[in-house]
Amino acid sequence: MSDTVDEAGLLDDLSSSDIQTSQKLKVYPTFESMGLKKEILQGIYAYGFRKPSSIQQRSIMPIIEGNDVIAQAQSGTGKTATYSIALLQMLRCKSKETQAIILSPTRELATQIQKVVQSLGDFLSVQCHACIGGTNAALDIKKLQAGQQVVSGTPGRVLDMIKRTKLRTRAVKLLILDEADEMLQHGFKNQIYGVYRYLPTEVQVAVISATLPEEVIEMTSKFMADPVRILVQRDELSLEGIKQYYVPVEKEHWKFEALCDVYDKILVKQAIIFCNSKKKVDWLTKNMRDAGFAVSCMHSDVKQKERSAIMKEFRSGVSRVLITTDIWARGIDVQQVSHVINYDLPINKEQYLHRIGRSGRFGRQGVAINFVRTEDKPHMRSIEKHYAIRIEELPDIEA
Ligand SMILES: Nc1ncnc2c1ncn2[C@@H]1O[C@H](COP(=O)(O)OP(=O)(O)OP(=O)(O)O)[C@@H](O)[C@H]1O
Repeated sequence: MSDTVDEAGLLDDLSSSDIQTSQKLKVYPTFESMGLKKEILQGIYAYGFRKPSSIQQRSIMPIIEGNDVIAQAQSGTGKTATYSIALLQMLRCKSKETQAIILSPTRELATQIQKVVQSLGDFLSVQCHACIGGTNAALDIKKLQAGQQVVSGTPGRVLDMIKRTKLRTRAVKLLILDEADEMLQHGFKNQIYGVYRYLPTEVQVAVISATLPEEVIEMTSKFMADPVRILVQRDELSLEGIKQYYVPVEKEHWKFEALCDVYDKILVKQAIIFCNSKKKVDWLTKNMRDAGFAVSCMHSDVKQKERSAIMKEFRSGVSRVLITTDIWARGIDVQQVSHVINYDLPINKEQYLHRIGRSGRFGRQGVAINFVRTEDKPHMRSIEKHYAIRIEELPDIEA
């Protein structure tokens, strides 16, 4: 269920002038004006949405109309519901065959997407399955055999299920690549091409992300024909609601003390602390706990059962500070996250935007604090330049 804090403000912020489209696209001001099935409208309102966000106003209909689509919008502005609503409208509900596949880079994100599709499609009684690694494959097979109209999964497991003919693809008409740049640039490329090869030739593809570097857009020509493009200028990608600061720490070993100093302030709501390696996450977690601070931790070496439990605790607010890697950088939506701390500055510029975008969801306020060693300063400046932003030195800690 979404609350609507600052919703109007956000929608005003993202005016059409910030968005570049490949052709004159119609803007649909309301969900009703899209001519959606009444069960979908019921699902949308029951979920707490009242008005479509800017990306929803522009991208839902081109997908429904059968176009390949490249859709970019700032983090936390409702891209998941954009393609979920479109695919629900496209479903033939009488058929139990899989008609849409959504691929995303992490198990947690695939599960989150599955829940959004399931909730928005509640009044259609849609069956959507999360097909993710680290879970019992036999159970996956059983679920798939029961008939899943939509599958949201990580590329490896989905490809595996397709190869074993447990996930049948003949009725798939829509393939969604969420966080497409992450998947096409980092490790999943072959699996994605693998999945694509098993789909009907006329399959429609939608590529979604807050960041879509030119080289990724070029790659999409392999599986998209003349797509509708909805793109955002680089200097419009950073959200105004997220205040960005840095703490000069000179050397690595100063960071820990700096973190202890800000801990009380970040506890006000919820915080994510990003490190650049699993080893650092473990080290920092241990040291924070030894110093008497309550923190959770998560990375890809943590067993799946524990990962799920940690997510559950964090989503419910039982745990409030999570130390993690870039596994958490993309797509995860926990509206109460108010602070993001980059204990290590991310190496990749796109990742910076995704990390800080874990706060400031759908128009909420957020604070990003970067711990910056002297040697990191030039990198921070290049991030500022790239996105035309200013990262100020943290004056006094904001709550
Ligand atoms: N029309 C709407 N009205 C109110 N809330 C909405 C609307 N659309 C989406 N939201 C809420 O906004 C939040 C962010 O949405 P979502 O996770 O889809 O963002 P995103 O654009 O995919 O972000 P990211 O780039 O981080 O993946 C969610 O909590 C979602 O429920």
